[in-house]
Amino acid sequence: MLKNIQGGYPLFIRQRLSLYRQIHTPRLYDGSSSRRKEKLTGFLAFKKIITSVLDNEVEKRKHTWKSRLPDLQLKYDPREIGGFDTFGVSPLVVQALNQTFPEVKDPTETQKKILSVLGSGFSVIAKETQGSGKSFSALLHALSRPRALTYLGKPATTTLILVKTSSLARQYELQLLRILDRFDGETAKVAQFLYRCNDKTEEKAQLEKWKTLEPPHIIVATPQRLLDAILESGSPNGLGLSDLRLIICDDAEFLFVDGATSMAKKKNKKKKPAESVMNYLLELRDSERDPKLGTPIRKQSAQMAFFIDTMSSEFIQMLQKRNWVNWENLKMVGVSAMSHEKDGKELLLPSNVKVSAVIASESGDLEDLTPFDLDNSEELHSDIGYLMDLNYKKHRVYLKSQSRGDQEATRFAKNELLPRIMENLSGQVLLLHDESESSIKVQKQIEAEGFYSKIFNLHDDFSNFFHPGFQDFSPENPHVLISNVQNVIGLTFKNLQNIVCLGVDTFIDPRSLAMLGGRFRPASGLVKLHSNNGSAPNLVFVFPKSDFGYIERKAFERSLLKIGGPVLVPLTKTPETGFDKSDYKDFFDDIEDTEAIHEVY
Ligand SMILES: Nc1ncnc2c1ncn2[C@@H]1O[C@H](COP(=O)(O)OP(=O)(O)OP(=O)(O)O)[C@@H](O)[C@H]1O
Repeated sequence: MLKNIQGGYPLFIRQRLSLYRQIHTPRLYDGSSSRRKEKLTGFLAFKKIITSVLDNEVEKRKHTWKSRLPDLQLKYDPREIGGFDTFGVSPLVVQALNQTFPEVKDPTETQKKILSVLGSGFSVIAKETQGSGKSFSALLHALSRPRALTYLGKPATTTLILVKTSSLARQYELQLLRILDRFDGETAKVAQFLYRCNDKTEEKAQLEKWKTLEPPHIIVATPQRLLDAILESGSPNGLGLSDLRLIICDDAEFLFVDGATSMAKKKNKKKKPAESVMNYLLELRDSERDPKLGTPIRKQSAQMAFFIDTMSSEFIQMLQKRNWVNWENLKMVGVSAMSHEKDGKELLLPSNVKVSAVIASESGDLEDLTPFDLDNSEELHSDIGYLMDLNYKKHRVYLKSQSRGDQEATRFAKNELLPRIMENLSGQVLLLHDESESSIKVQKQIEAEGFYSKIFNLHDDFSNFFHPGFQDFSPENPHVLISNVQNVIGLTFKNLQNIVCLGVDTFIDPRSLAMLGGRFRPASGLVKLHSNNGSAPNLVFVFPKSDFGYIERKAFERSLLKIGGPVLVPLTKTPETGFDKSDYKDFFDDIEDTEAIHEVY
């Protein structure tokens, strides 16, 4: 029966699966209907069976893929001491780099490893800490590669860099253009960019450039925008991507794997755009024919680079099922960290980040959230928690659709909450709201309270917005940078010391939470490993009391646990009132402790 898992689920699992689909999250937790409880307990039993089956599969596969990795001889030795050119970056690129990024002198250990593998012609899966210089190594390597040529000897696009958000594509653009500024000639021949812009004419201009000029050496794109452009181009190879020599997938797990668990993924059959891009590129490569003879042209497969932050089993499974990587040619970077990591463990929050959570009541009281017992590792594997992970996002969307989640600007307009939070933080602040809120509304609110602010946009470079110890605020030197949380995940802000997240939906899942914690950088933009120099940065969440029920609290607790269990640091020094810890515990225990569950187990 277990073997049958590949070819389709056995009947009892299919029946359970359909039962699971009938469960509607928001109603799941009201605890009022015994029938719903029955469904829930049935599902939990099913979940235990299916998880053990999947775990077995994953365990088996983990052994096979690791043992399949060959021992490859590298052309460059990552242990060498030396500048970027020691690891295959072209002297011309190093020269331009010295002029444009004088602070970037020597490669980091991560960069040495990535550059050595890519420079030796191998594919790479690199799992390294945030801020270790992965993206920058991608840029430098891509610039240093020789141009790819088509079958007929014409210049072709050599490298595709796929990124998860427009703001990240724009960050690549700003960095590349700065380096290219030192080269003669048209920069568009070297690099072009495809991402969603607020201004449609800018999007059109991006495409126009592509159509009218020869193919760029490097293309940086978000997957959906690239797919749209391919469709718009009107012919299969309209964008000339059939000769790519290198495909770099930055934050590959965001690109290919849902934040949700494998079960939710199975339910949601829709392909992620990045997956469609990869399938398209493979087909394109294999389908090209000699224009005269009509015979297929045999092409070398492109080198692949996946930059990831967790080695989840889903990611490995996904890669194994697809035909994208030549496993004989693949090298792992950061693997040692993986070997002792529990399978599927989320990205960890940097240890020096102080996390605070403040509850804001309608009457204007600010209280510190009651700390969780985060040494309770059993919680991570609790069944009800597992269900929470599956359904939490849906639950929030449902609440928003019922307009029970008021918009945060409206909530925080009351009682001057923000000034009172800000007075606990010294220096500038990155103020984040969720997607349903508008930055303009938040800005109006905080400017009315006397703060100078700027709204994040794709056009400007905000990497140097923050300055250490800065107090003398003015319209030119604003106190606050306002943004939608999705825009800034993945970006580098030098000298960032404070992030304030408004509202429950600014934490989406553990991975985004850990990535937010990874935005704090010193002046170099790189994370200094094992260094606690300077004051600890603050990551502050502000939750309106009326929108922070037991389910939200549980989701936050689980997210914190998954990112390493940071202890909540009090901000207001006023303890939370009206929270009954044992009622909270009973609420979830009640669901889990039903007889039906014990019967099945
Ligand atoms: N070798 C270096 N020396 C000094 N600064 C560097 C070096 N490499 C990169 N930087 C700077 O550090 C910043 C972060 O680098 P990069 O974006 O490559 O890191 P990352 O590991 O990809 O980060 P993230 O995890 O946020 O994606 C960049 O803005 C760059 O200016």
